[in-house]
Amino acid sequence: MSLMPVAEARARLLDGVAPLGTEQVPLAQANGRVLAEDLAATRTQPPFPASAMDGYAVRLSDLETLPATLEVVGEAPAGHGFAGALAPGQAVRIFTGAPVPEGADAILIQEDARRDGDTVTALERPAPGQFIRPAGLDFRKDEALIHAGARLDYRTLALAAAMNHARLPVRRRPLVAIVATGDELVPPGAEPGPDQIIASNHAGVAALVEDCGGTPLDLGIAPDDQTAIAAKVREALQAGADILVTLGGASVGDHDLVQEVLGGEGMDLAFWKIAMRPGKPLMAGRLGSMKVLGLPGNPVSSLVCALLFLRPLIAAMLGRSPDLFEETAVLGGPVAENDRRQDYLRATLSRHDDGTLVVHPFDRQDSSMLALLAKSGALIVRAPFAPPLHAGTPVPILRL
Ligand SMILES: Nc1nc2c(c(=O)[nH]1)N[C@H]1C(S)=C(S)[C@@H](COP(=O)(O)OP(=O)(O)OC[C@H]3O[C@@H](n4cnc5c(N)ncnc54)[C@H](O)[C@@H]3O)O[C@H]1N2
Ligand code: MOO
Repeated sequence: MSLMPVAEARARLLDGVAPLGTEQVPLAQANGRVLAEDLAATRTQPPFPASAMDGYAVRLSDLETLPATLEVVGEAPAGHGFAGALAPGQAVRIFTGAPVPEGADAILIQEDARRDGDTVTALERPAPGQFIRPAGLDFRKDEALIHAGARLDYRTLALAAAMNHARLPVRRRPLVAIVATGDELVPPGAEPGPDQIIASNHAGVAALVEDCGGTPLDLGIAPDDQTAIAAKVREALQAGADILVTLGGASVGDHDLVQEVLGGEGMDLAFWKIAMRPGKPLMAGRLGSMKVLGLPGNPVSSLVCALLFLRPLIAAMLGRSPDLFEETAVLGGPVAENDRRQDYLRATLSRHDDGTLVVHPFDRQDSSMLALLAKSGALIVRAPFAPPLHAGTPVPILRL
């Protein structure tokens, strides 16, 4: 049976996905949100030529010969400019952030001055414009400084505040309903029966959804029963989920019912089974306006598929680039020839003494081994039918 290439599956999943709507949030709630529109400055910063140092605003023509003594005619602390212009022979005591009075063309820092009552003596001559921040040094009114699609963080939020935006237009967070399926599963903290295990995929996928800027909606565990699974699907629809993620039951076994149930609920299947390891039984489709992603049950398959498919899907809904950021590292050990599935090998990531990134694949790659995933720093990407490679060869990686 032919399997769909990973890139084609991703393109099908993302086909027709448009960014979600916009909402306005206060600055204090905007951390991690995605900007929906380019943001322009409402003002110029600094709005006036400002002193960058504590000292004296001076006219350089008064400082041709040193030492030069000037009359101190006033004070300009930050927030209170000196009213008036500086005449020849005059100086204004000035502090960092204060408007530089007209007529002044440099700031004499106080370390280079000797104050004596109403006069100050300059011991050094500053360069023209020294320690004066021109108006608009940081940015000018109407300049677009943060662009649509930016994930807001401490830097851009500080900038938005300086631009005098108290509320920001951000994309609505995609709501991602998550349903696990399987009689063998009990939630973390519960007492599993003798043939049961703990459902782990939920916790991982929900965390990834949050990291990507989505809101996870935990719909719990459905037993391997069509009616129970269908009820969860309807719950997701009723909640207005943008994405439904199912965990497990995606393969070919008698108890792998997810696709059948979703088909019965009216899902258009985009694909099922792809040339990827881990993650072969990945399934995707659309149920009304809700995207459906059926992740395989094996824990590592679930999380690697979430990384490679769910993350780009959420990114597209947020108006961000869905592209994965591949880097290059050199192999720390050999890898075998690959078969027809694109392989994502769990590996540790370190650096040689000379700074070269080194990626060291684990020998065993079973898709049930979560502990190895947690230990990994990267996934090595192996194209279908890639030849065997020896240590020292550069390979594409995805950082975890
Ligand atoms: N005859 C075949 N058997 C299998 C094939 C195949 O092509 N032919 N594919 C294998 C591959 S590859 C994968 S991956 C798995 C995926 O199957 P399912 O998506 O149907 O997953 P389940 O059978 O439900 O579970 C697989 C495995 O993972 C455990 N699991 C399930 N859900 C969770 C969860 N939420 N948290 C933790 N662990 C979970 C489950 O207990 C099983 O051990 O199918 C292969 N079989
Ligand atoms: O695709 Mo499965 O994820 O190989 O174990």
